[in-house]
This record gives sequence, C-alpha cells and structure tokens, in this order.
Amino acid sequence: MSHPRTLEHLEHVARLTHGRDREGLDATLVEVLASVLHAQTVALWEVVHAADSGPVMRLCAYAAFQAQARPEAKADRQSSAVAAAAPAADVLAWARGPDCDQARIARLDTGSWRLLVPLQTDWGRRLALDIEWARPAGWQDRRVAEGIGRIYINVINLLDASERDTLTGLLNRKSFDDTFYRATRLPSEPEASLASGERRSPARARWLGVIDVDHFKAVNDRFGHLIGDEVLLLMARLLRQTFRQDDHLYRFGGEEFVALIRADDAQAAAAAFERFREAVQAYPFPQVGRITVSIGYTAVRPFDTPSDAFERADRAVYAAKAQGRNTVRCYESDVAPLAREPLHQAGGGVELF
Ligand SMILES: Nc1nc2c(ncn2[C@@H]2O[C@H](COP(=O)(O)OP(=O)(O)OP(=O)(O)O)[C@@H](O)[C@H]2O)c(=O)[nH]1
Repeated sequence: MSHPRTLEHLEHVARLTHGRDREGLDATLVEVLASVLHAQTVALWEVVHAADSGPVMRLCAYAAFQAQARPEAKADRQSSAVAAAAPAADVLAWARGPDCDQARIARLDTGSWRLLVPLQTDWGRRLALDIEWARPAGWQDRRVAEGIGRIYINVINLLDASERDTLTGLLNRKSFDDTFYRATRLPSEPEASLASGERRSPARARWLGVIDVDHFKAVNDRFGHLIGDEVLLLMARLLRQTFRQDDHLYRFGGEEFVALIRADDAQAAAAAFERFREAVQAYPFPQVGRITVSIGYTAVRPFDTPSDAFERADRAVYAAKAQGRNTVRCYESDVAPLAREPLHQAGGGVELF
C-alpha cells in the first residue's frame, strides 16, 4: 500500500467528517470527488418536488478539477459554475425516471462521460452526484463516488438527527434559531441556486405560524399517551402534506408546532394556515375522532429575531384560543391593533400599540 496515497485519502475523509455547516460540507464533497476522481466537473444536486412540475433539481455545490493552477483557472471555474446552474436534460430525465434510485454511467453526445449517483438521507432528502470526465468512466469510479457519497450521507444523517424531534421527525426547537436566520437572511433557495447574471424570481415574504392542538390534555386523559403520541405523529404528517417542501416545520415540544413558511402576501399566508386548520378538522383521527388546532401567525420582519417573531405568533395563537379555538389569528391584523402592552422589537426598540 502506498502511504502517500493512503494519507491523502485519510485527509479527504477527515475533511468530509469535520464540517458542521451543510453548505461547507456540500462544497467539500464536490471538491474531494473532483480531486480524487480527476473529474472535469462535479455537481451535487438536490431533487426537490415542485407542486406543478414534479421533481426539479437545485444546485447545492459545484467544483471543476484543475490539474495545475493556471492563471485562468478561476475564470474557468466561474463560467463552468454558471453553465452548471441548471441540470443537463439527461440528468433531469434520469431524476424524473423510474431508475433514479440507481447509479448510471453514460457516454454523452459531446464525447464526455457522465456518472450519476443517487444519494438519500434518512429523512428522505434526495440528492444526486453528477460527475463528468473527458475520459471513459467505469465501475471503479462509481465505487469511489458511492463510497465517498456514503461518508457524506452519514455525516448529514448525524447533523439531521441532532436537529430533529425524535417522535415526529420534524425540526426541533433547538434548531429554530439557526434555521430561522438561514431562511430569512439568505436568498431563497431557488434564487441561491442561480448564478449571478441570471434573472431572479422576486423574493417571497416569510411568515411564522404557531399551531397548538386544542384540548390535547383531554386526548391523553381519555385515550392514553400512546394514542396522544399517535395524534402528534399524524399532525406532523398533515403538516408535511399541507405545507411546501421548502417550508420549515418544527415541533416545539408537547402539542405545539411551528411553521416558517413562504407566501407572497398576507392573503396567501392566511390561506395556507387556514388550509392546515381545515385539513386537521376534516381528518378522522383513529379512535379519537375529530381534533382541532388553533393557529396564530405573524409576518417575519427584516432583521427580526427568532424569539421576537415567535412571541408575536404566540400572542396570536393565544388570541385564537381565547376566541373559541379551531381558528386562525394574525398578529398584525387581529392582535396588534387591540394590544395595550408594548412588545419588544428586534434591536431593543419598543413597539407601542
Ligand atoms: N402524548 C403526549 N402528550 C404530551 C407530550 N408532550 C406534552 N403532552 C401533553 O400535552 C398536554 C398539553 O395540555 P395543555 O397545555 O393543558 O393544553 P390543552 O389541553 O391542549 O389545552 P388548550 O391548548 O388550551 O386547548 C399535557 O397533557 C401534556 O402532558 C407528548 O410528547 N406526548
């Protein structure tokens, strides 16, 4: 065994298992693959389900292998990144086809070779490695890509596990601050995947909703905690079915859920939360029957803190409970105009109503 090669590989594994931020980890994965496989380009795609067009692919990270550092290397990389901002037609067709769970090696019309490797996290996120060479690619390349892909997925699964609620699999309260800042400060995900110079879709506003199951204590008291847990699981499933894949859904503990969603305006946000309330009301919960939820929501403001936004939505859910439950209340239109107590704003200011 050649020690320099072994050391180099160990170095790659150490880099891959070191990162704790996901974007950094994605970038390391494609760089390691480009370097180990001497590939021309490596892209990591996420396969996301769009309501109207089926699976679409979002670029997570991209790297081009440079055999030697040349002065034009940086420019090459930049233009390649722009070219890779949308998947090639054959990549998209594979992601949408019946064999999308199997790796594929194919020779392209251009004479290049492409290897596609599917990756899936424990929480159901679908990813794909898209690796291109000028030389023929074979099963050894595939095994190396799959092996490195597995190490990456193991790290992602560990990160996911620390951010998830063990009962429902939704995000947990501990991950709220981080995910809130990521979702509200960074460009929205499809925008981020577009290289500069391309047209951007207008940013859509974020809304934070607190969803509280009505009279849940009575469910536990009458049917026991196991059935209570089953209700919470079904509630999480309804949340996933009702909201979009790129909305952030949390269980904050007990029977309290939180949804950080994207919607163009107040009307669209109201409709989304109302749709969830109706879905719960219409759902026949086994043994228990009908269950309802109270929902309070608020518009996320520029430079909002997670705790300020949560506090406003919590006040709105309190109003929904006070006004008979099984209803949706908006902080801005239903609570703030009637509020007497000042509510602290981000940055220490005080909002007076
Ligand atoms: N089964 C189950 N119950 C839980 C869990 N966490 C908290 N609870 C129960 O959730 C219930 C919450 O009750 P309350 O806060 O009084 O609220 P509620 O009965 O839903 O009443 P309102 O919110 O006012 O409509 C308590 O009985 C808790 O024991 C859990 O993980 N599983």
